Amino acid sequence: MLPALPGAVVEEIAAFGRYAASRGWVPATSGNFSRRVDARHAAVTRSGIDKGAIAPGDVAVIAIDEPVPPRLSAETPLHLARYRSDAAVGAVFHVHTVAATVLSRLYEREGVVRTDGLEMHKAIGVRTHESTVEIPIFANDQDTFALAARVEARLGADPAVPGYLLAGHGIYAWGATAADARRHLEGLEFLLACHLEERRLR
Ligand SMILES: CSC[C@@H](O)[C@@H](O)C(=O)COP(=O)(O)O
Ligand SMILES: [Zn+2]
Repeated sequence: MLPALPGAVVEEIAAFGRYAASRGWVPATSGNFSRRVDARHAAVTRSGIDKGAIAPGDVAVIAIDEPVPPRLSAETPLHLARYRSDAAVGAVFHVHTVAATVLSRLYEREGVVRTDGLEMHKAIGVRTHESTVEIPIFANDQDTFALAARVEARLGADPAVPGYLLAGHGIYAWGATAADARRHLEGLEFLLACHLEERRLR
């Protein structure tokens, strides 16, 4: 039996969706969001809905270890894989930003986007601006089960950065809570926006 979907979880997901839409991060129904409900279950957005106007019926509870039911986000395997790999992950947010989409194409061959010397590194858990951050990039794949396996194999047990890019696609970020996942996503997006702007000015 699946647990009931807590109203507070729907509201956290819907609130993040409204915020992401206000920043232009979820155009044309893109993006998907999830929140851990308990050790074995997560709430995930349904496929194809407007992520800026999420209603209670647009979110469903599913078992982390069982097959993905129909009509859920096409990228549900990427979310569930994060919950399976790390019991401390409580929320996973995916959005389509311009900086993530452009830089992931420019650096796909290197497999990372590097930023260095930025105070914003501290938003993703790095102690000082005197550091280099490597944001992983994975080739995009419509087979999101195979993609999830590749992502988790490379991230390993303790990823240095709480997020990754899918080439030509967008960005994933996670955290222990919805607030942590949002902070990590905002921090990573800021780093990418700075990198893109610096490249433009060069
Ligand atoms: C609308 S194009 C984007 C989608 O193909 C996908 O990448 C996405 O982010 C949303 O998929 P969804 O199945 O609605 O969760
Ligand atoms: Zn996507």
